[in-house]
Amino acid sequence: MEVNNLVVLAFIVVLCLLFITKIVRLRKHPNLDLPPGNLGWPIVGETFEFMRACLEGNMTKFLGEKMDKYDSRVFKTSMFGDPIVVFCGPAGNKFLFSNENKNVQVWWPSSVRKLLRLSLVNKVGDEAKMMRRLLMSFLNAETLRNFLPKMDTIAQHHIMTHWEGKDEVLVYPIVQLYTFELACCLFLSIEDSVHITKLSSKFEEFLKGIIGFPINLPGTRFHSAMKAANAIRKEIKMILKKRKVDLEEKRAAPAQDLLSHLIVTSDPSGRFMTEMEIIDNILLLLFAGHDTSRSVLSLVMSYLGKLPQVYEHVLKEQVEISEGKEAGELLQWEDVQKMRYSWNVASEVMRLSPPVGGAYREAIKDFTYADYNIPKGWKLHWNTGSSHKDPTLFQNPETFDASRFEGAGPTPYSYVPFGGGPRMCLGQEFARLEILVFMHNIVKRFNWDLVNPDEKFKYDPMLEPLKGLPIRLHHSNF
Ligand code: HEM
Repeated sequence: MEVNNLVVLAFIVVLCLLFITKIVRLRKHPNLDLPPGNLGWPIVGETFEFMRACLEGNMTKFLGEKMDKYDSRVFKTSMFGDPIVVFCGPAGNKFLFSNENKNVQVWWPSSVRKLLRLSLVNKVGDEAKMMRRLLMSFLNAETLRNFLPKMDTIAQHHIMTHWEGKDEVLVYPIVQLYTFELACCLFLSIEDSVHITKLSSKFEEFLKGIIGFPINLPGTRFHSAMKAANAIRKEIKMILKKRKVDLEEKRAAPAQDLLSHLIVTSDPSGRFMTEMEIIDNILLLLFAGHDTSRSVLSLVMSYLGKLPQVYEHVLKEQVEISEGKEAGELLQWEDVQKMRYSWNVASEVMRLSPPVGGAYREAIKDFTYADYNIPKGWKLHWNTGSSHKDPTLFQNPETFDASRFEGAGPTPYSYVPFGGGPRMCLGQEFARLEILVFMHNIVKRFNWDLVNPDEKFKYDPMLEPLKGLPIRLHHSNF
């Protein structure tokens, strides 16, 4: 047997032992009334069933079948080597979101934690609060509004370069160039397209290994992701070193981008992030900040291609905004506030097809939920799939209806594409702006039809079109 195979075997044996110890420890408490469910096979548990649902892009079906089978809105399963309790519906979301630092804390699978080492995803309690506050002081609406004209310039340049003059385009890889360029520019002031393309291909490798078994052996997705993450870190470190000098010599401005902002800003106790914390947080934001949005933009293009009346309504709103401006004038904050219908459309897209399936917490003490005992140390999962299409929360849940978001909108905790509570997505405003700026620019120039109208989307780890979403472009009459 080759050395590599022996190492894999040893690794699997160790994982098996760890899992069995965990289960034995749990079964030592026969009096515990655990939620119903099945822990499945050692290590793999129900991972494959879960992964199949991801590939079908249908988490609602997976969750619905389990809820029906156990007649419960909370059930246990096991994935990637850990027993997990799945909380469903608004009550489950509310419980997990409002119990952060009381009964639960944020938790990510080991692959995510290992790849994003010193970043926010590995911080809990007060440390997380401080770090979130620092990152939020750049990602809030007041700061981001200054970057709107820049976002508009990038969107226009992107469309001129990659869409104009084409009869057919593959949406998914192309919108990634836009969201990644935007993130590179606003976070690191990287504008050179060759540099961006090189970084972007490393990110693709990073992304493919972020959710899965963290086996760091040559040939595994995780190994390639670790290598890619280290290469990206090296790159950010070089930029950071140079930036520090430029800031000292006043060749760079403290407010020019996220990097400068993090170098010059301390938390209220006067503590600055270390260089490694800055690097890992920028890695996190580059990842979180472009991949989710490219998924949403691809979905928006898909829904608008299928729903001409919705497209016409979005176009009308965007044309009215342009008509109120001088020729060539870039988008300003006030313009984006007028894009209400377009944002309702994007919101309805995220209700029907949430780009992120959900996230995780860990029980930090024993507690009860819905009369079941949840033991300390167990992993907990909230999800978008169990509430977004619940007919008791959304009438005719399969029907596209942007008006659901008018007025007060959905009931609390039923619509959760960005999560909730103290660990809610930090980039919601950034995402809103980049999505609306793109919608503004694309509908004014083109309408389109889908080459494969029935093309499916799968979770890998974000929702992505199976064939990249080819579309045929037609110049819009505007
Ligand atoms: C439409 C696009 C996006 C969606 C659907 C989305 C969704 C999510 C979700 C579901 C979570 C987990 C929240 C929880 O566990 O309660 C999350 C966390 C996070 N997101 Fe987003 N996100 C998007 C865009 C962005 C952008 C643009 C950025 C950064 C610029 C970003 C940065 C983050 C960060 C840093 C976290 C971790 C927060 C923490 O652990 O405290 N996201 N996002």
